[in-house]
Amino acid sequence: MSGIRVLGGEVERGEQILTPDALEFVAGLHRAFAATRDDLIARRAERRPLGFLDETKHIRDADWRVAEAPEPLRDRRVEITGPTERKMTVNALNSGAKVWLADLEDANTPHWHNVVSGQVNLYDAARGTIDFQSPEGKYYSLKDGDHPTIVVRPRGWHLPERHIEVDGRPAVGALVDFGLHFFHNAALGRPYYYLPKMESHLEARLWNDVFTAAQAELGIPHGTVRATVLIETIPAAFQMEEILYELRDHASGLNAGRWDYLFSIIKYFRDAGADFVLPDRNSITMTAPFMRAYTELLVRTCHKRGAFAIGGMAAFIPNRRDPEVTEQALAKVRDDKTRESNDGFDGSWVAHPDLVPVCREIFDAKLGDKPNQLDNTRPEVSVTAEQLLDFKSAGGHATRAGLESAVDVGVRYLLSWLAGNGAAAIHNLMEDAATAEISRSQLWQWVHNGVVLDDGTPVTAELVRAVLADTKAKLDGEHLDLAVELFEQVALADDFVDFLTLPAYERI
Ligand SMILES: CC(=O)SCCNC(=O)CCNC(=O)[C@H](O)C(C)(C)COP(=O)(O)OP(=O)(O)OC[C@H]1O[C@@H](n2cnc3c(N)ncnc32)[C@H](O)[C@@H]1OP(=O)(O)O
Ligand SMILES: O=CC(=O)O
Ligand SMILES: [Mg+2]
Repeated sequence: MSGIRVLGGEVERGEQILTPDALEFVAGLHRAFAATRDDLIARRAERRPLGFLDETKHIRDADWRVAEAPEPLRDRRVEITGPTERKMTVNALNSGAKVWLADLEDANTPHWHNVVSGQVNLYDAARGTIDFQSPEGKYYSLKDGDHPTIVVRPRGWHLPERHIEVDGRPAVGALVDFGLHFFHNAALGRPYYYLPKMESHLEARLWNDVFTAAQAELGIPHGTVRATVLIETIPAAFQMEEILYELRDHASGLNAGRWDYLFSIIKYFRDAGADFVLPDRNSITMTAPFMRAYTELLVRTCHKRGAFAIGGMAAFIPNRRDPEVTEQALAKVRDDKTRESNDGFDGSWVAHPDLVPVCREIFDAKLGDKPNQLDNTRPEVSVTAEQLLDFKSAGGHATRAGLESAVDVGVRYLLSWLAGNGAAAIHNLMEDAATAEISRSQLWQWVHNGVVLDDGTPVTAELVRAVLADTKAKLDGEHLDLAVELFEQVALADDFVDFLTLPAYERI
């Protein structure tokens, strides 16, 4: 394998995934597409003025539709998300959901072990052979009957995979995740993906080129791949149609990735002054007018083009040991999914198996005998750039409790992430890379825009450091010093860190 080096340690059954042919395939994708990926990442830093693009108006005005959905993706009323850890893989496949988003992204720490064992688990899951024996003696295997369609979410374009080197540089993480999965499983007929964190239709074109090349290389018919794109950055909100258009032979739909969307807004406008400052994270709901504008535009765009509109994640999770918490979570999720189903979404995400029934019940009631509501085209919806950018419509305040919570949740999440768990239940909420990004970027924005808390206290770096010290004193954990150091860097460093996972990845 000339030019390819595998630098990670041994992982059980890794040799079944990291075969010479599979690595050559990944290296081929990397050699063909890494330079374009680098250019597109560099363009992100330009932060061009936002608006619907003049140069693509002809695409928005033209009459076209995405490819028709294949049978396994026609009914997506309830999608469970979660990392590709072995026990959770079996549990997700037994959850009764229609789709399992197998997450190599927001919910995953890309430890080498997780990267490789995740592929082992996906290999077994695709073949229906996965089982798991827990150390406590419980045996997990697939129940008889239908299982969710597996849709894999590779890492975003920004992350490298330093354990695989191609021609002397780390491979593109997204191409490692996609390439290994596609190589081993595409011939089984369901190479389906979720594409995260894109900022432009040109990034979607790159994915489309990757799919086209990968299919040609393995002799898989063009258009077998299907991709659902997360609209979870503010620039992408202005290019929903163009993104679907670029991927039209391979597009399945769009998803409203609300948590990264909020992070992206903060990141994009981090130094733009008071009009762009967002209040406490927990005070921003999906009914805030600017969030509503985003989901309305997403449903309208999808259904105009024959693509599925998939709702986002309500962060409330049940607790089997606490009925009160569970009751509250179910009520919150019920409200969230009811709004989405009434707005025309075809299905939505849940974070936990105990939330599958409520999501299914709500979409069952809305869909009746139909597998989706693509026919609900919402022609009355018209969303302007001003509405998407009206962040003042969030209402709410920056508060002391919000600041303390941002620090507490951010450090606790980093502790979990460093230990290899990219999703965690913290204070009865699901936290993952996207929600943690909000916590730390929000503090950066408050410090750099002279925000004053509702009790009159100015937000300064010193205040955040003091709260961080108090938080550290209350916590423990193997990686506490590192978690605190990283949090301080990503919340306060003068040069805004693009993604917290970039410096964190350097340290694992
Ligand atoms: C912003 C975004 O990108 S959202 C999408 C990314 N985020 C995610 O995917 C998060 C998915 N959810 C999770 O990871 C988990 O539910 C957590 C971390 C939030 C909570 O996990 P836990 O504290 O282990 O939950 P809990 O103890 O209630 O789990 C009960 C059982 O359900 C299983 N379970 C919980 N969540 C999931 C899931 N998402 N998928 C499969 N199984 C799950 C557990 O494995 C456990 O199984 P067991 O009884 O056989 O041991
Ligand atoms: O990936 C989903 C999100 O909300 O972020
Ligand atoms: Mg996300």
